Amino acid sequence: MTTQHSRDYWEKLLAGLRLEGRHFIDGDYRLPLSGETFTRIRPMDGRSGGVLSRGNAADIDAAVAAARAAFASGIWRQKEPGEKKKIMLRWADLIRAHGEELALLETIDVGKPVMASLNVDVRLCADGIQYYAEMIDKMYDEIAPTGPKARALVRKVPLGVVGVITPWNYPMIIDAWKVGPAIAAGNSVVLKPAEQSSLSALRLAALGLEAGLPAGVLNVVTGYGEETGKPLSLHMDVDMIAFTGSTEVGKLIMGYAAQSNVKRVALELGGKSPLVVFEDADLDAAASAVAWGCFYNSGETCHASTRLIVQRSVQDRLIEKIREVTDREIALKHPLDPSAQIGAMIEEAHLEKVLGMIAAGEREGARRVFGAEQVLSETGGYYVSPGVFVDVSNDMSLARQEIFGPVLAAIAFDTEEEALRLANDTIYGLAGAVFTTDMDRAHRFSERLHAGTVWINTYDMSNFATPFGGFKQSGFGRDRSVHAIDKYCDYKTIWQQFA
Ligand SMILES: NC(=O)c1ccc[n+]([C@@H]2O[C@H](COP(=O)([O-])OP(=O)(O)OC[C@H]3O[C@@H](n4cnc5c(N)ncnc54)[C@H](O)[C@@H]3O)[C@@H](O)[C@H]2O)c1
Repeated sequence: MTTQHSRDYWEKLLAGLRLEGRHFIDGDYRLPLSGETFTRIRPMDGRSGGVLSRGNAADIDAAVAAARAAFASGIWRQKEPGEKKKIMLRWADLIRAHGEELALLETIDVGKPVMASLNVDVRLCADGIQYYAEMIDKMYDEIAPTGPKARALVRKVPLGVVGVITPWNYPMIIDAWKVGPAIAAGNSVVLKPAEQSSLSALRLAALGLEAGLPAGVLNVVTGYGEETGKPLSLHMDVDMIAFTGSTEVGKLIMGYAAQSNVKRVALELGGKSPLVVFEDADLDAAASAVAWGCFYNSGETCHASTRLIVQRSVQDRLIEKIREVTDREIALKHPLDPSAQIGAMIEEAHLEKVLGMIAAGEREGARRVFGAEQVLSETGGYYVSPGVFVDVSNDMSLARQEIFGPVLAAIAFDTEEEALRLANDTIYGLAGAVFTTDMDRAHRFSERLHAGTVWINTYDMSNFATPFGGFKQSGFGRDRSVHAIDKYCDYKTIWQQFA
């Protein structure tokens, strides 16, 4: 159980925090070769959240060279598996030991409640590194079936240099989902965090070095997508890009890979996930799942349950219950307040975008039941209250576009076929859920829902054993689980003929 510190405690910790803004390359902090920096504005109050290096192609070249040298030397990939495992386990322990500091860094950048950063983001980051550490000495090569005159060894080998590009909504967790398996498989990594959320990535890399990761195995270059992510994706000496972010940028990255060296890509992209509620469902359970599924992290979640597809006969009752759960449980407060359940939106431009999408939805005829309004805080910062719209049809922008804010669009249906058609009528396929007490229908429906994860009578359950990723334009390749490590490996066949 984590200690519930007061806001005053977190304010003091924040005041004493030294924010590192240099790149982390070859085991050391490096000033940007570009000579340029940028200031991160903290979403919690609109004040400076640190000065960071504004990387460019030269910084990426330096990081890729360091990663390649570390890989070529074999200093990491050829280490005894038990030794590698110990180092990564130590890394996970260091992340836990520095939990409060890391939580604060995540909150400075993202504006999420510091208690959520600590209890969810830091915990899952450390658990992710540990999960892949524990796989290291449990991976075997294979012998393929052949005739008696030969033997074919099928080896799983690391790719070399992996570029990892991550978004700002769950920075530490997503870094661990990618960097963990990539490094456990023996690769070197160049991590390019989102320009909004670089602080935790820089600290994670330094803790990795402290745990014993050799210099050059994990490098971090900060900066904007066009100036750092693009040259990383186009780099001729990078073997793979593991990307999480928007579908729009994911498509660009596929193009860069094709234009350059046909590097492998894995893409975890956007979502517009349906949560379907039939009239026989437990409406209290459904209301809680909808509210938390859609509003957690201020709706800045790729698999947020943003489309409520609800049987018309129970729509009004369910919406009322969602309002009650939201009022009772989902407290929007300053992120350093330990009782906050949701905090600030990532930045002013995103706040404006979300408010613009809400206004467009109203112009198209959606009716606001409650919330979805800017909340002005005396400390400044960018806040939007959780809100619900009804009278939404599935062709309206509120139902089609990823808003990435705490905005629920409710769409009514009459028959099971109609519910299924509405649920699947989206370019995305990341997640979905069905609420019903008819288990035949639950299984029939979940089989036909076209999404990488489907929940029955719950939302957002997960653990490391379960693969996470999407169908359709939500991407391909899976994070988490033992399968994730495969995408950071190649197969190499070695034949031997016997006399
Ligand atoms: N499927 C998942 O697992 C998952 C998880 C979290 C977030 N997401 C998605 O991420 C998006 C929100 O994050 P975001 O706003 O940071 O996404 P984004 O696509 O704008 O940026 C993601 C990363 O790509 C970089 N980037 C931007 N332009 C680039 C370019 N031209 N070349 C290379 N890199 C470039 C950014 O700097 C950032 O590091 C949402 O669409 C959300 O659904 C998906």
